[in-house]
Amino acid sequence: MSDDPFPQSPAQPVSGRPTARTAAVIPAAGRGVRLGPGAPKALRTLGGTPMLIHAVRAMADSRAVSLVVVVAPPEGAAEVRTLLDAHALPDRTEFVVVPGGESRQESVKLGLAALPPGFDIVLVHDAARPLVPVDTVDAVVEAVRDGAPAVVPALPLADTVKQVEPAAVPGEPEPVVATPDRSLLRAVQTPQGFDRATLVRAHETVTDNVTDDASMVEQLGLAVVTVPGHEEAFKVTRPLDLVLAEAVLARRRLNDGF
Ligand SMILES: Nc1ccn([C@@H]2O[C@H](COP(=O)(O)OP(=O)(O)OP(=O)(O)O)[C@@H](O)[C@H]2O)c(=O)n1
Ligand SMILES: C[C@](O)(CO)[C@H](O)COP(=O)(O)O
Repeated sequence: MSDDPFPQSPAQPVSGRPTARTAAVIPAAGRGVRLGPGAPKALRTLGGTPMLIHAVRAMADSRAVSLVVVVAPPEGAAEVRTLLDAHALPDRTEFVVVPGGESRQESVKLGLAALPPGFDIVLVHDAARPLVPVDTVDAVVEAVRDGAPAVVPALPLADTVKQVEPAAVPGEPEPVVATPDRSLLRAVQTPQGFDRATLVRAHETVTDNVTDDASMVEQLGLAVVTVPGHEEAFKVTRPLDLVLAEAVLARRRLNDGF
Protein backbone atom coordinates (compact mmCIF):
# COMPACT_ATOMS: atom_id res chain seq x y z
CA MET A 1 0.00 0.00 0.00
CA SER A 2 1.23 3.55 -0.80
CA ASP A 3 2.41 5.78 2.05
CA ASP A 4 1.08 8.84 0.23
CA PRO A 5 -1.93 10.10 2.24
CA PHE A 6 -3.19 12.02 -0.81
CA PRO A 7 -2.90 9.58 -3.76
CA GLN A 8 -3.61 11.08 -7.21
CA SER A 9 -6.95 10.16 -8.67
CA PRO A 10 -7.24 9.90 -12.47
CA ALA A 11 -8.37 13.11 -14.21
CA GLN A 12 -12.03 12.65 -15.04
CA PRO A 13 -15.19 14.66 -14.39
CA VAL A 14 -16.71 14.46 -10.91
CA SER A 15 -20.17 13.77 -12.35
CA GLY A 16 -21.23 10.16 -11.87
CA ARG A 17 -18.25 9.35 -9.61
CA PRO A 18 -19.77 8.53 -6.24
CA THR A 19 -16.34 8.01 -4.71
CA ALA A 20 -14.68 11.30 -5.81
CA ARG A 21 -12.58 12.46 -2.84
CA THR A 22 -13.69 15.56 -0.98
CA ALA A 23 -11.68 18.20 0.88
CA ALA A 24 -12.98 21.13 2.91
CA VAL A 25 -11.34 24.57 3.02
CA ILE A 26 -12.28 26.54 6.14
CA PRO A 27 -11.61 30.28 5.93
CA ALA A 28 -10.98 31.25 9.57
CA ALA A 29 -8.69 34.26 9.17
CA GLY A 30 -11.24 37.02 9.81
CA ARG A 31 -11.01 39.40 12.76
CA GLY A 32 -14.69 39.41 13.64
CA VAL A 33 -15.00 43.19 13.79
CA ARG A 34 -18.81 43.01 13.90
CA LEU A 35 -18.66 40.67 16.90
CA GLY A 36 -16.71 43.26 18.87
CA PRO A 37 -13.26 43.45 20.46
CA GLY A 38 -11.43 40.25 21.40
CA ALA A 39 -9.53 37.37 19.84
CA PRO A 40 -10.01 36.58 16.13
CA LYS A 41 -13.61 35.34 15.78
CA ALA A 42 -12.74 31.73 14.89
CA LEU A 43 -10.74 31.38 18.11
CA ARG A 44 -13.50 32.65 20.40
CA THR A 45 -15.26 29.95 22.33
CA LEU A 46 -18.70 28.43 22.05
CA GLY A 47 -19.62 26.05 24.87
CA GLY A 48 -15.99 26.26 26.00
CA THR A 49 -14.57 25.14 22.64
CA PRO A 50 -13.17 27.45 19.93
CA MET A 51 -15.68 28.16 17.19
CA LEU A 52 -13.14 26.90 14.65
CA ILE A 53 -13.03 23.45 16.27
CA HIS A 54 -16.83 23.19 16.01
CA ALA A 55 -16.60 24.11 12.31
CA VAL A 56 -13.76 21.62 11.70
CA ARG A 57 -15.78 18.87 13.43
CA ALA A 58 -18.82 19.73 11.34
CA MET A 59 -16.76 19.01 8.21
CA ALA A 60 -14.82 16.02 9.57
CA ASP A 61 -18.03 14.38 10.81
CA SER A 62 -19.07 13.94 7.19
CA ARG A 63 -17.70 10.59 6.02
CA ALA A 64 -17.21 12.18 2.59
CA VAL A 65 -14.58 14.63 3.85
CA SER A 66 -11.06 13.22 4.26
CA LEU A 67 -8.98 16.43 4.29
CA VAL A 68 -9.59 19.77 5.98
CA VAL A 69 -7.51 22.84 5.13
CA VAL A 70 -7.82 25.49 7.82
CA VAL A 71 -6.97 29.03 6.74
CA ALA A 72 -5.79 30.55 10.00
CA PRO A 73 -5.50 34.15 11.17
CA PRO A 74 -2.13 35.31 9.70
CA GLU A 75 -0.38 35.40 13.10
CA GLY A 76 -2.29 32.41 14.46
CA ALA A 77 -1.28 29.40 12.33
CA ALA A 78 0.81 27.79 15.08
CA GLU A 79 -1.99 28.30 17.62
CA VAL A 80 -4.49 26.69 15.25
CA ARG A 81 -2.20 23.69 14.71
CA THR A 82 -1.93 23.29 18.50
CA LEU A 83 -5.72 23.51 18.86
CA LEU A 84 -6.31 20.85 16.20
CA ASP A 85 -3.83 18.54 17.93
CA ALA A 86 -5.47 19.15 21.33
CA HIS A 87 -9.02 18.24 20.29
CA ALA A 88 -10.35 14.78 19.50
CA LEU A 89 -11.12 14.77 15.77
CA PRO A 90 -11.81 11.80 13.48
CA ASP A 91 -8.60 9.83 12.72
CA ARG A 92 -9.58 9.32 9.10
CA THR A 93 -9.29 13.08 8.43
CA GLU A 94 -6.03 14.87 7.56
CA PHE A 95 -5.52 18.51 8.56
CA VAL A 96 -3.47 21.20 6.86
CA VAL A 97 -3.08 24.74 8.27
CA VAL A 98 -2.13 27.79 6.17
CA PRO A 99 -2.10 31.50 7.05
CA GLY A 100 -4.92 33.58 5.57
CA GLY A 101 -5.13 36.86 3.67
CA GLU A 102 -6.70 40.30 3.85
CA SER A 103 -10.15 39.24 2.64
CA ARG A 104 -12.26 36.08 2.79
CA GLN A 105 -11.76 35.71 -0.98
CA GLU A 106 -7.97 35.87 -0.63
CA SER A 107 -8.04 33.43 2.29
CA VAL A 108 -10.04 30.87 0.30
CA LYS A 109 -7.59 31.23 -2.60
CA LEU A 110 -4.67 30.56 -0.24
CA GLY A 111 -6.49 27.50 1.11
CA LEU A 112 -7.13 26.20 -2.38
CA ALA A 113 -3.45 26.60 -3.26
CA ALA A 114 -2.58 24.31 -0.33
CA LEU A 115 -4.83 21.47 -1.53
CA PRO A 116 -2.87 18.40 -2.60
CA PRO A 117 -3.84 16.55 -5.77
CA GLY A 118 -6.42 13.78 -5.61
CA PHE A 119 -9.35 15.79 -4.22
CA ASP A 120 -11.86 16.56 -6.96
CA ILE A 121 -14.63 18.02 -4.79
CA VAL A 122 -14.00 21.03 -2.57
CA LEU A 123 -16.26 22.42 0.13
CA VAL A 124 -15.68 25.97 1.34
CA HIS A 125 -17.05 26.45 4.84
CA ASP A 126 -16.92 29.54 7.08
CA ALA A 127 -15.42 28.96 10.52
CA ALA A 128 -18.11 31.44 11.51
CA ARG A 129 -20.83 28.82 10.81
CA PRO A 130 -19.84 26.39 13.57
CA LEU A 131 -23.14 24.56 13.96
CA VAL A 132 -23.97 23.40 10.44
CA PRO A 133 -25.52 19.90 10.69
CA VAL A 134 -23.73 17.01 8.95
CA ASP A 135 -26.82 16.27 6.83
CA THR A 136 -26.47 19.68 5.18
CA VAL A 137 -22.77 19.00 4.46
CA ASP A 138 -23.64 15.61 2.95
CA ALA A 139 -26.44 17.08 0.81
CA VAL A 140 -23.98 19.56 -0.71
CA VAL A 141 -21.41 16.84 -1.47
CA GLU A 142 -24.06 14.62 -3.01
CA ALA A 143 -25.26 17.37 -5.35
CA VAL A 144 -21.69 17.97 -6.58
CA ARG A 145 -21.19 14.22 -7.01
CA ASP A 146 -24.39 14.22 -9.06
CA GLY A 147 -22.76 16.63 -11.49
CA ALA A 148 -23.44 20.22 -10.33
CA PRO A 149 -20.26 22.34 -10.67
CA ALA A 150 -21.34 24.58 -7.77
CA VAL A 151 -23.84 24.02 -4.95
CA VAL A 152 -25.06 26.35 -2.20
CA PRO A 153 -27.25 25.57 0.82
CA ALA A 154 -30.06 28.14 0.79
CA LEU A 155 -33.05 29.21 2.86
CA PRO A 156 -36.07 31.36 2.04
CA LEU A 157 -36.07 34.84 3.58
CA ALA A 158 -38.13 35.59 6.66
CA ASP A 159 -38.04 39.36 6.19
CA THR A 160 -39.31 41.55 3.38
CA VAL A 161 -36.31 43.08 1.60
CA LYS A 162 -36.07 46.66 0.30
CA GLN A 163 -33.61 48.02 -2.22
CA VAL A 164 -32.52 51.53 -1.18
CA GLU A 165 -30.58 54.50 -2.42
CA PRO A 166 -27.67 54.51 0.08
CA ALA A 167 -27.67 57.62 2.27
CA ALA A 168 -24.83 60.08 1.71
CA VAL A 169 -24.51 60.42 5.48
CA PRO A 170 -24.66 57.16 7.50
CA GLY A 171 -27.74 57.05 9.72
CA GLU A 172 -29.79 59.42 7.53
CA PRO A 173 -33.09 58.04 6.09
CA GLU A 174 -32.55 56.13 2.82
CA PRO A 175 -35.07 56.35 -0.04
CA VAL A 176 -36.57 52.95 -0.90
CA VAL A 177 -36.39 52.27 -4.63
CA ALA A 178 -37.81 48.74 -4.90
CA THR A 179 -39.23 45.73 -3.07
CA PRO A 180 -37.86 42.58 -4.75
CA ASP A 181 -40.19 39.58 -4.91
CA ARG A 182 -39.15 37.70 -1.77
CA SER A 183 -40.28 34.35 -3.13
CA LEU A 184 -37.44 34.54 -5.66
CA LEU A 185 -34.73 35.35 -3.09
CA ARG A 186 -32.68 32.97 -0.94
CA ALA A 187 -30.20 33.52 1.90
CA VAL A 188 -27.19 31.33 1.17
CA GLN A 189 -24.99 29.56 3.67
CA THR A 190 -21.91 27.40 3.70
CA PRO A 191 -20.50 24.85 3.04
CA GLN A 192 -20.64 25.70 -0.62
CA GLY A 193 -19.50 22.76 -2.73
CA PHE A 194 -17.61 22.75 -6.01
CA ASP A 195 -16.05 20.66 -8.64
CA ARG A 196 -12.44 21.56 -7.78
CA ALA A 197 -11.35 22.58 -11.29
CA THR A 198 -14.32 24.97 -11.52
CA LEU A 199 -13.54 26.64 -8.19
CA VAL A 200 -9.84 27.01 -9.02
CA ARG A 201 -10.71 28.57 -12.39
CA ALA A 202 -13.18 30.93 -10.69
CA HIS A 203 -10.54 32.13 -8.23
CA GLU A 204 -7.97 32.55 -11.03
CA THR A 205 -10.38 34.46 -13.27
CA VAL A 206 -12.58 36.69 -11.11
CA THR A 207 -10.90 39.76 -9.66
CA ASP A 208 -13.98 41.65 -8.34
CA ASN A 209 -14.48 41.57 -4.60
CA VAL A 210 -17.23 39.09 -3.81
CA THR A 211 -18.71 37.79 -0.57
CA ASP A 212 -19.14 34.15 -1.54
CA ASP A 213 -17.42 31.64 -3.82
CA ALA A 214 -20.50 30.60 -5.77
CA SER A 215 -20.89 34.12 -7.16
CA MET A 216 -17.47 33.73 -8.81
CA VAL A 217 -18.71 30.60 -10.56
CA GLU A 218 -21.82 32.55 -11.64
CA GLN A 219 -19.48 35.12 -13.19
CA LEU A 220 -17.91 32.33 -15.26
CA GLY A 221 -21.39 31.70 -16.68
CA LEU A 222 -21.64 28.26 -15.06
CA ALA A 223 -24.63 26.82 -13.24
CA VAL A 224 -24.95 27.19 -9.48
CA VAL A 225 -27.73 25.22 -7.79
CA THR A 226 -29.20 25.23 -4.29
CA VAL A 227 -29.90 22.47 -1.79
CA PRO A 228 -31.95 23.11 1.35
CA GLY A 229 -29.97 25.01 3.96
CA HIS A 230 -30.50 24.68 7.72
CA GLU A 231 -31.42 27.35 10.28
CA GLU A 232 -28.62 26.10 12.60
CA ALA A 233 -26.05 26.81 9.88
CA PHE A 234 -26.41 30.56 10.62
CA LYS A 235 -23.29 32.72 10.63
CA VAL A 236 -22.00 34.10 13.92
CA THR A 237 -21.56 37.71 12.90
CA ARG A 238 -22.88 39.96 15.69
CA PRO A 239 -23.02 39.50 19.49
CA LEU A 240 -26.65 38.28 19.42
CA ASP A 241 -25.61 35.42 17.10
CA LEU A 242 -23.26 34.19 19.80
CA VAL A 243 -26.16 34.07 22.29
CA LEU A 244 -28.19 32.00 19.81
CA ALA A 245 -25.25 29.71 19.07
CA GLU A 246 -24.71 29.03 22.80
CA ALA A 247 -28.42 28.20 23.16
CA VAL A 248 -28.42 25.84 20.16
CA LEU A 249 -25.31 24.07 21.45
CA ALA A 250 -26.77 23.76 24.97
CA ARG A 251 -29.95 22.21 23.52
CA ARG A 252 -27.90 19.75 21.45
CA ARG A 253 -25.85 18.74 24.48
CA LEU A 254 -29.03 18.23 26.51
CA ASN A 255 -30.53 16.08 23.76
CA ASP A 256 -27.30 14.07 23.46
CA GLY A 257 -27.26 13.57 27.24
CA PHE A 258 -23.96 15.28 28.13
N1 LIG B 1 -9.52 37.99 5.73
C1 LIG B 1 -10.47 37.09 6.03
C2 LIG B 1 -11.79 37.49 6.37
C3 LIG B 1 -12.74 36.53 6.70
N2 LIG B 1 -12.36 35.22 6.69
C4 LIG B 1 -13.32 34.19 7.11
O1 LIG B 1 -14.50 34.21 6.33
C5 LIG B 1 -15.60 33.74 7.10
C6 LIG B 1 -16.83 34.62 6.92
O2 LIG B 1 -16.48 35.95 7.22
P1 LIG B 1 -17.16 36.88 8.32
O3 LIG B 1 -18.18 36.22 9.09
O4 LIG B 1 -17.50 38.14 7.63
O5 LIG B 1 -15.93 37.02 9.31
P2 LIG B 1 -15.03 38.26 9.64
O6 LIG B 1 -14.40 38.84 8.42
O7 LIG B 1 -14.15 37.78 10.71
O8 LIG B 1 -16.12 39.28 10.24
P3 LIG B 1 -16.11 40.87 10.27
O9 LIG B 1 -16.45 41.30 8.87
O10 LIG B 1 -17.15 41.20 11.25
O11 LIG B 1 -14.72 41.29 10.68
C7 LIG B 1 -15.14 33.68 8.56
O12 LIG B 1 -15.02 32.32 8.94
C8 LIG B 1 -13.82 34.40 8.55
O13 LIG B 1 -12.86 33.90 9.48
C9 LIG B 1 -11.07 34.84 6.33
O14 LIG B 1 -10.74 33.65 6.34
N3 LIG B 1 -10.15 35.80 5.99
C1 LIG C 1 -20.08 33.10 2.36
C2 LIG C 1 -21.24 33.63 3.15
O1 LIG C 1 -21.23 33.09 4.46
C3 LIG C 1 -22.53 33.17 2.49
O2 LIG C 1 -23.64 33.71 3.15
C4 LIG C 1 -21.23 35.14 3.25
O3 LIG C 1 -21.38 35.69 1.99
C5 LIG C 1 -20.01 35.70 3.95
O4 LIG C 1 -20.15 37.10 4.02
P1 LIG C 1 -19.36 38.02 5.03
O5 LIG C 1 -19.59 39.43 4.60
O6 LIG C 1 -17.94 37.60 4.90
O7 LIG C 1 -19.97 37.82 6.36
